[in-house]
Amino acid sequence: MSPASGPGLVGTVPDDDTLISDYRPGTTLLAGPCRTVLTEGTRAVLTDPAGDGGLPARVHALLRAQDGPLIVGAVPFEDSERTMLRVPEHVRWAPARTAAPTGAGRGAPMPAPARVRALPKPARYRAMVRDALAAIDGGAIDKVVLARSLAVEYDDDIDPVRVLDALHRGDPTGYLFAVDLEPDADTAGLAPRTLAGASPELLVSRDGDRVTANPLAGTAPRHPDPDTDAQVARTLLVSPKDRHEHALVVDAVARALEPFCSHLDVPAEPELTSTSRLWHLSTHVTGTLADPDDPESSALGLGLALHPTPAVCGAPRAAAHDLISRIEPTARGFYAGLLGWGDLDGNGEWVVALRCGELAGKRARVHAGAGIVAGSSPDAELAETRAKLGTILAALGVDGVDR
Ligand SMILES: C=C(O[C@H]1C=CC=C(C(=O)O)[C@@H]1O)C(=O)O
Repeated sequence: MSPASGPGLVGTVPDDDTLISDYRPGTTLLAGPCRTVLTEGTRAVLTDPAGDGGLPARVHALLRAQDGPLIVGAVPFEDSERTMLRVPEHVRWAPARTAAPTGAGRGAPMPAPARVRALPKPARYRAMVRDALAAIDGGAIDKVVLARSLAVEYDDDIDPVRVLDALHRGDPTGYLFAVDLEPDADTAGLAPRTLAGASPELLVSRDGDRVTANPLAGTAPRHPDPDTDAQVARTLLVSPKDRHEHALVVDAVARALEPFCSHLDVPAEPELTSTSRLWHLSTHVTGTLADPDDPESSALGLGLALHPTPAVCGAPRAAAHDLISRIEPTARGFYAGLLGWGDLDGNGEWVVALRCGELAGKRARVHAGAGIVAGSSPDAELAETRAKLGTILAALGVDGVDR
C-alpha cells in the first residue's frame, strides 16, 4: 500500500495502476506525473461558456454551496462553447503513474475502424500553412497553430476503457485522461461522450501559493535508433526556428502569470522533454502567488487567464485566433482547451487537451496542430501533425497515419 497525495484524500490506495484500472465510462480520470485522481458520480454541473466571465468565482461558489471536494472536467478551446465541469460525488486519489503496464490489457485492442476521413485533406492543410506563412510575412502575426482533424468511424460503439488502456500502454509519461462529457447520459438517455488522451503539456498547477506552468512548443518526431534519436533531440534544442516558436509561448505565459505573482521564475533556456513518439522544447515557469485567496488566482482562474497560449493559438493572440477561425475547416471542440481538477482552496491541475479524441458512440474525432512561424515548411508541419496524431490514433486501432 502506498500513501496517496491529494486534497480530500482519505486513507491509502493499493497503487496507481489499480486506480487507472478502475476507470469506467461515466467516471473521470486524470493520471499525471504528480498524482492520479478518479472521480465518480455528479453532484452538480456547470456548463455555461467560460467566456461569460467570472467562471472561477462561479466555481468557487458552487464548491462552497455543494460542500464539494473538487470540480473536475474540461473547458473547450472556444470560450463561447459550453464547459463541462462537475462537482463529483466521490473522489479517489493515488500516486503518480510511473510505468506503462505490462501483461494483459483490459479487453482486446480497438479493432480497425470502418472509415477514416481527414478534415481537411493533407493538400489543403499544406495550403493553410502557406496562407499562414503569408500572414506572417506580411507582419500580421508572429505565430499561429494550425490544427487538422480526422473523423474515425467504427461498425460498433467505441469502448473508452480499451482506448484509455492503449494510451496507458503507449506512453508512461505525461497526463493520461478520460473526461466524461455527458453527465446526463444515464438519466436523459443521451449517448455517452468521452474526451480521452495522453497530453504532455501542463497548462498550470497550483499547490498553496506555488504555481507551475510547463509550456511546450517546438517538436521533432523520435527515431527508433537511439543514436539518431539523440541527434534529433540535440538538433531540436539548437534550432532557431523551434526556439523562436517556443519563446513566444514562454513570453505569453510569463506575461499572463505576472499580474498574479509576487515572484516569477522564468528560465532563460528551454530544455528537452519527450513522449514515446516526440521530442518537445519545454520550460518550467514557477511562481509565488500574491493573493492566493482570490478565486481568480485559483488553478482554474490561472488556467483561464493563460488560455489559449501560443502553444495552441498563436501570437499576437487575437490575430492568430482570427486566422484560425477563418481557415480551420472544423471546430476544435475540447481539443486545445483545458482539463483537470480544482478544489475550494484554489489548488488544482489543468492540462492542455492535446493528443486526444472525443469519443461518442461509433465515432471519434481527433485533432492535432503545429505551430507555424517564419521558416516553417508545409511538408514538415503536416508530418508533425501526423506524428502528433499517432498517439491517439494508435490507441484507436488506426494503423499508420499516412493521411
Ligand atoms: C498543438 C499541439 O501541440 C502543442 C504542444 C507541443 C508542441 C507544439 C508544437 O511544436 O507545435 C504545440 O504547440 C498538438 O499536439 O496538437
